[in-house]
Amino acid sequence: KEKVEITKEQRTLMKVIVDAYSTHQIPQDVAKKLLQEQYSADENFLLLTEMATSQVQVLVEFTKNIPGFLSLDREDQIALLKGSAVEAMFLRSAQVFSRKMPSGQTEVLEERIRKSGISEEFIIPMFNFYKSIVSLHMVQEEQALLTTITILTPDRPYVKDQQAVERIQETMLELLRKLCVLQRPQEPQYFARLLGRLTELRTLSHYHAEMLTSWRTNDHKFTPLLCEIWDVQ
Ligand SMILES: O=C(NC1CCCCC1)[C@H](C1CCCCC1)n1c(-c2ccc(-c3nnn[nH]3)cc2)nc2ccccc21
Repeated sequence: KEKVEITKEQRTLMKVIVDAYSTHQIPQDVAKKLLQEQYSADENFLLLTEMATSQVQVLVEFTKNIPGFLSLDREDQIALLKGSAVEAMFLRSAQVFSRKMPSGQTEVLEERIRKSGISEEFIIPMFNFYKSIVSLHMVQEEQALLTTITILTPDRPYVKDQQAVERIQETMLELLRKLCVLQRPQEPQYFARLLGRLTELRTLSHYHAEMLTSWRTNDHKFTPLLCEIWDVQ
């Protein structure tokens, strides 16, 4: 039986990542807004672009706290942010959806999202992903590390020094692996299941451009930051 233990430096690394992850949260809570009232498709699209814009800003701040990220080539830092922004948004959305809420509220939230203006064909894969995240019952450490591992994906477009990214990602993968073994000794496959979600996440993100253009809204307006990061308009 493998004796797994977290080293002192891994504990420090964990604390830095989790502190940064919980500090850099979206200022206002979109779930609360959605539960308060029903919005039109146009209002929902505007809400989405506002939330996504502030989430990108939060993502940039978060990556600055990932040990080693700022020592990467500057252009590679941009390539990693650009390459992971959509995945990070869906991952954060899934985490918002999987939050414990008073009974019946998750169903209301689900209904509001289904009716928000997203075109039908994307609702299914999106909720399949959200439900697969809900079923993992991830703790905060796992959520923070999974987002970090997503950002540090070496084979994003235009990344020059992939080895440098791989080295940092491997540190995070090893830490997550140990956490999973310690957290779920009775579920040896749990770490593999977590990483499997990243594959689902990448597939969902392939639909993203189509999802955006097929929103039932008259005016697909984006902020300059989203035009940059989402390759739209
Ligand atoms: O605001 C949101 N997500 C933010 C969460 C925090 C990080 C930044 C994004 C949207 C809501 C916008 C208003 C209408 C309802 C959905 N959202 C989504 C969602 C829906 C469609 C697309 C999309 N992308 N391209 N086309 N549609 C993206 C995300 N899933 C959610 C699950 C739980 C809570 C909110 C959720």
